[in-house]
Amino acid sequence: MQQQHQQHNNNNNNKQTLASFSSRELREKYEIPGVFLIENFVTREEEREFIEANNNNDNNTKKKKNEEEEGETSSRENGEKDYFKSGWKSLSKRRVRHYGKKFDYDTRDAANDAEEKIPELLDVDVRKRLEALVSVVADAESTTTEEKGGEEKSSNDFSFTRQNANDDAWTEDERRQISEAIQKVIAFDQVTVNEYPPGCGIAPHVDTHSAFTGTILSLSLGDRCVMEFRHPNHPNEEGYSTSPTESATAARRSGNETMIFPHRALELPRRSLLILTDFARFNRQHYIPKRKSDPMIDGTRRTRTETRYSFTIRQTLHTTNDSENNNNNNDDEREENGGGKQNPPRSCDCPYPLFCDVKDGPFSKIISRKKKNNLQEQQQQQRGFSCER
Ligand SMILES: O=C(O)CCC(=O)C(=O)O
Ligand SMILES: [Fe+2]
Repeated sequence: MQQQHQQHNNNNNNKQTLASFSSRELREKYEIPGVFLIENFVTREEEREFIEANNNNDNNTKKKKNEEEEGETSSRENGEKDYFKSGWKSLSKRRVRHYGKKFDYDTRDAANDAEEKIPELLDVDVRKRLEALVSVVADAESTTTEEKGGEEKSSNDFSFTRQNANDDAWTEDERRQISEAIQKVIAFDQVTVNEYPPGCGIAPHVDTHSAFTGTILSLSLGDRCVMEFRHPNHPNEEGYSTSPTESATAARRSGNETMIFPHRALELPRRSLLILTDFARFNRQHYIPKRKSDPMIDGTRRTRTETRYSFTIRQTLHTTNDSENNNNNNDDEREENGGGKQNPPRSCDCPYPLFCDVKDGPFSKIISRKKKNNLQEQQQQQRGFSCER
């Protein structure tokens, strides 16, 4: 297995060693601007290896943290205890761990405080696959199927061609969007791993505009899930749990849906890569409802049985203590003064003010942090976004 990986990493022609990427019938069913889903982004073996690489890191981190930070756990809030022992942080019923840059849940920002290095396997493989995706998209753009022969033909494993007559291949415009989106995150320096036991979810949020570039990636491993997207003013009457079927129906009914949709759901298969860019990244909240089972597009329900791991892959824009404090791990200071490190001026050139913390949008951080935390807690309790077993 190790050897296979070595080969994989040494192989200059990424395409030869990659799983196939294919598209889904996304356009008709979901039509979420700025959402792209790449199925089979990693192989089954890589899925297992990524999960292992992440979990195996526990031992190293535990040792390092114990050596470096002995005695510090007592001053941290309860939920963070195991984080400082093992690299994981408990948030309600879900666990998270951050690589590259630490993620601060108070400010929803990435700090320069280096947390743990991104595991090499993940770092190398994901970058290779992203590069391959870009080249597949470029190939599809510049070469017709007829032109591809012999050796080149093998790259068709990764083409975005659908099997049936109703052509679902990415359009030229979509390929361009995918390519541009990947360029915005190809130099990623922050990875957050979320571990969701069955029944757990994540509350509605927009990844902070000023903290990360215009593309957020999420790799789903271990289990699939249904992710929902919404405008906060348009919850559905069931309390934010529109099924994919309902979303699709609502989308079809609405005449003006292409750019403004209130609420949609999207199934994320395991081993798929979700690309959130532009409208979907900046202008709609995404979340995973806590529930025991998910409504499927065919009207059935699927019980959640497995633990899902998501790897959120992001490229930071700038970080809280940008220059000289690279090794400053003292986030007790942050907690004491309410998240109070002075942030450098922020910038965001998105055209979507709604959630933009730089443009002081109505759903950005205009509420004081404390109030916002209380509000979020209340909302989570009301809607039960933590876990259901
Ligand atoms: O679990 C996921 O796919 C999404 C995670 C997420 O939204 C985040 O880490 O910001
Ligand atoms: Fe997110």
